[in-house]
Amino acid sequence: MSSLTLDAEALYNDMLRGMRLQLASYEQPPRLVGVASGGAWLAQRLQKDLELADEIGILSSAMHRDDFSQRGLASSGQTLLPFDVNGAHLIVVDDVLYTGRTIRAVLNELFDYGRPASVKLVVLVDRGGRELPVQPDLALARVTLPASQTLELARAEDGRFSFQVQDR
Ligand SMILES: O=P(O)(O)OC[C@H]1O[C@H](OP(=O)(O)OP(=O)(O)O)[C@H](O)[C@@H]1O
Ligand SMILES: O=c1cc[nH]c(=O)[nH]1
Repeated sequence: MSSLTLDAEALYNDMLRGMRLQLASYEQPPRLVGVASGGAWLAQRLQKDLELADEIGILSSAMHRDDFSQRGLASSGQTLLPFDVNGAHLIVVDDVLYTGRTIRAVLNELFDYGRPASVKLVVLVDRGGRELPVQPDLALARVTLPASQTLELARAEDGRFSFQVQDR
């Protein structure tokens, strides 16, 4: 395992600035929806730091993954949408975007609950390698890694975090 020369907290501060700009473009404040589990953790922190009154939602990819047979339900968390998604403006938040398959799965999950007015995607790191036509509206960093490695968000108890590169 090694640490990447990505200053995660500096990226997060850039994310806060980017989110403030995104939020200013809406007439009504959009709802944040985090992808379990890293994206949900991030969305929770954004909600607090941006002082957004509304509770966040959480989307699990579990029920719609195309690799469900290998992964099962174990690490994909649970969907929790404490508001009506019909007609809502949503910002889906995730930590890392890679193949795009998780985002495809959580969009399917989301649309099981209703028909939002709009959905944007904000990620901390885009590591390229897309296998589906999924692109973020906001990504704070782009990194290139060999397919043999994963980029993991490591969360500390004090709420701070870092990125670690691991061999698969
Ligand atoms: O674009 P993809 O290739 O689908 O990969 C990106 C997803 O992988 C990670 O989630 P993971 O399912 O590993 O769960 P975690 O957030 O609990 O680490 C990450 O948080 C993204 O959601
Ligand atoms: O590198 C990767 C790829 C998928 N998901 C991650 O969290 N990291």
